[in-house]
Amino acid sequence: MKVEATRLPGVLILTPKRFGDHRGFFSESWNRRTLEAAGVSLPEFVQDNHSLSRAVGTVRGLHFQSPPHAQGKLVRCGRGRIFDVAVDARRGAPSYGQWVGEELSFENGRQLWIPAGFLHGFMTLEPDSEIIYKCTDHYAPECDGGVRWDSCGIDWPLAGVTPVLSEKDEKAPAFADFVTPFRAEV
Ligand SMILES: Cc1cn([C@H]2C[C@H](O)[C@@H](COP(=O)(O)OP(=O)(O)O[C@H]3O[C@@H](C)C(=O)[C@@H](O)[C@H]3O)O2)c(=O)[nH]c1=O
Repeated sequence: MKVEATRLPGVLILTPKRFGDHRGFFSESWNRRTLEAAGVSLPEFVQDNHSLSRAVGTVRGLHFQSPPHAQGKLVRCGRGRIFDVAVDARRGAPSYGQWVGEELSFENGRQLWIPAGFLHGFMTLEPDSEIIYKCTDHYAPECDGGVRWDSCGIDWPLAGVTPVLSEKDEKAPAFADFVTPFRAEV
């Protein structure tokens, strides 16, 4: 298991080992013990999600759940390729409003760990891209929130492509108008 830091505190890139042979590969996509041996302890996961986006340039996000149902998410790409993004939404944090974006693909097997307190979203870079992610809290629609994908200064790939968005994401407030429910721990 390779563990890499990003420029946002607590946001990590995890790359599980793949054992390749003439059939393909085998990989433990999640193993708490292996990760702890690498020095990383993540909260307990209670829900796994799986989504498929048909068109290239589909954008889902930027999403969060408010406390008491804030979610940390461990995201990977089961098919295709995505640009996965975390935005620090913890008011008072030195990196408040800053973002990181990483390419996750079936090929590279990388995973992005996004702790609670960060917005999450992604853009698909190949047709029929699937993401699979583990969450540290259950879905709580009453705590569901979003911020406009294009309001955080994110350097999205595929400039010029009109993104495919849900109606909810079209109507999300801009980051500048968003009152975050998250605070930096002091
Ligand atoms: C997120 C979620 C949605 N749903 C339902 C609600 C709705 O009818 C349908 C589609 O929901 P959405 O449009 O919110 O799906 P989507 O836009 O894919 O939302 C997801 O986006 C990514 C970026 C995230 O980080 C996730 O946490 C989640 O917010 O699925 C659940 O039943 N459970 C869930 O956990």
